[in-house]
Amino acid sequence: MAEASSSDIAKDAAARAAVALVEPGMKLGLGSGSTAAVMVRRLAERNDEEPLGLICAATSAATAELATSLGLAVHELDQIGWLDMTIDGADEIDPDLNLIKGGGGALLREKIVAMASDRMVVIADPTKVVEQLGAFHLPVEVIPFGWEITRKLIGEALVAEGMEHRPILLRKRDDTPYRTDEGNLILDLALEQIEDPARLSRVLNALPGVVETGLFLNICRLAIIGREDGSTIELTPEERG
Ligand SMILES: O=C(CO)[C@H](O)[C@H](O)COP(=O)(O)O
Repeated sequence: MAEASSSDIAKDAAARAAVALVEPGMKLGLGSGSTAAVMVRRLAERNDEEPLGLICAATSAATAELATSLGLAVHELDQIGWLDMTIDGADEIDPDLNLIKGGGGALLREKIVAMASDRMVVIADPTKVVEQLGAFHLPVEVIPFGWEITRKLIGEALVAEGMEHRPILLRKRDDTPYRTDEGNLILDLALEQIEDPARLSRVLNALPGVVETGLFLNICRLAIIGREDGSTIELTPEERG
């Protein structure tokens, strides 16, 4: 069997620590991406040992399939209503626990599920922790109708904001446009740095073809960062002082 990489160890440590926060009977949001998938596996293991009576909502079709295959009860979000906690990964985490998400293309459902939760807990390896958001390309979900016009409008809005950017790329998978679970497209914005995430979020969300951005601002209250030695550290926005 292949040896676990340091990144695998870190993801697993964060996932285990988050699963330890889960209480019996919880209504739980399950994130998407490789770190969230590790968490779903660890959660299912715990549930096998000690049935927890969880009711889960998934942030993507892939997560729903994984969780269901492992014996977790997955329901539509609207059937559940409000969630106690959502555990998800992230692409970047800044000191205020503002996030860039959507590297896996599930940002819209991820944001809806996170905002329908009392608490969003993010799990990640140390490479995701940054001083300022923006090195990771910012995913923006847009509707397919007129997407090239939407891309042009986004470019113009960025210029009007004085933001340098490289060409805005339509996300592709196997050479064809990537479609989200909602059938939308994703534009990836290479911005290098985002000085004012709240302003950028407002500007982008004001454009008609934009469905949602990967900026998750003031949503996450706890980030669990796994380390290569299997330990974890917990970050909260308050620590910033
Ligand atoms: O936002 C996401 C998917 O839309 C993921 O949570 C994010 O991309 C992190 O993924 P990974 O854990 O594989 O690095």
